[in-house]
Amino acid sequence: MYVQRLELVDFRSYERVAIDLSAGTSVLVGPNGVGKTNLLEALGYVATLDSHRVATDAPLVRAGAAAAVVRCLVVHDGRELQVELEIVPGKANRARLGRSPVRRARDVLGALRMVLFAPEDLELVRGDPAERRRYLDDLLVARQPRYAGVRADYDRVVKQRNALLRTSYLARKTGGTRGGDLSTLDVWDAHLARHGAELLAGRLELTTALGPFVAKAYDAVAAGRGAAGIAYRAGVDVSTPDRAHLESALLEALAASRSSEVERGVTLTGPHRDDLVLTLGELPAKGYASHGESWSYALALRLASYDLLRADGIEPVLALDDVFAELDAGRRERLAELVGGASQLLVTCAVAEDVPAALGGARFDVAEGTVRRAD
Ligand SMILES: Nc1ncnc2c1ncn2[C@@H]1O[C@H](COP(=O)(O)OP(=O)(O)OP(=O)(O)O)[C@@H](O)[C@H]1O
Repeated sequence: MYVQRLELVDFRSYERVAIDLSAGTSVLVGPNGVGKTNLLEALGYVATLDSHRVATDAPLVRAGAAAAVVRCLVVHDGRELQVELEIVPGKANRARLGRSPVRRARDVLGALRMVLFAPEDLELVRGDPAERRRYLDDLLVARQPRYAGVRADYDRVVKQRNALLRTSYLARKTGGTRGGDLSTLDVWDAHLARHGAELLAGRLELTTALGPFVAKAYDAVAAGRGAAGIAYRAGVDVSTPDRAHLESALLEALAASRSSEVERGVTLTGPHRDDLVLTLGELPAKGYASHGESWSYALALRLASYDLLRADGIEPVLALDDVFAELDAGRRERLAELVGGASQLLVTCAVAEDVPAALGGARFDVAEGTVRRAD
């Protein structure tokens, strides 16, 4: 799979830009702040309907504009497919696949598969569990787009259950009589357990499949300094990871935590509280790993995603934002060897000499609002 053309209208710093890309390596070169990452972010948005940098859509739209459009032509198995997204902050995105509008934006998921490594990924190792849950869920969706629906259903149930608990909590606090009715909580428990079990089963299966790829990628990136391991930490018993068992484990846990949930007015049980524990040797990576180790770990997590998708038979686009400047010469060469065979590799850098010559490929010069092929 590769992106043949990317067009942006009012996306981030770009009023209007079009870039023709090809399979193999493309290096995007330009000084700091000219808009290199914005290009990768736009592609990442098409692949995940999410930005790797911001939680809301408003910053993605060029200052002063009302909406942004990202259009890309993806070639997969020799077939071309155009994906178009219109991003209107505060509203649902409008999307088209080929010439046809799609009912929901999430119907475009799967049209472009991409793995993006960016400096923000250090948070995968150092940040809150939410970062690692998002990493797992994004990969789950990249492997099987139907999980976008599972995730959305689960999030909706948690939100509505929280609203119910919160209303009752506030009613009790203010001594009111309205809004304290929790009679529908059992129904929400059943929904939470059903959708939660599906999400949990997906994450557990993914963690098992991903583990060897993470260990291998870390070993390659960090050259044998410690072994990386991942483990899923759930709030319920997951020793039998089939859906029926997980659903009853979640129901049991919800029953056990009912009184504290009612008391605190929030849902304390379910996969939205879980974590992916990262270890280096015997120690947790979070809180113990050095900056270099954390950085290598984050890169290994993305390379592992890439390798797992390839093992599934999907050749995703691989994008590395500002990676090579962080590495010494030996590691640059090793990384170039690891990723050089990607069906499409997009690399950004401020200094072209930081990218190993062995990667070859086309060079694009990025300046304020423009992108030009250099050769
Ligand atoms: N919504 C927006 N409207 C207008 N300009 C924006 C918007 N969002 C970001 N920018 C501008 O885009 C630029 C940042 O672009 P980007 O992050 O792609 O830079 P970069 O080339 O990757 O830089 P670096 O090499 O420092 O990582 C900044 O100048 C910022 O002001």
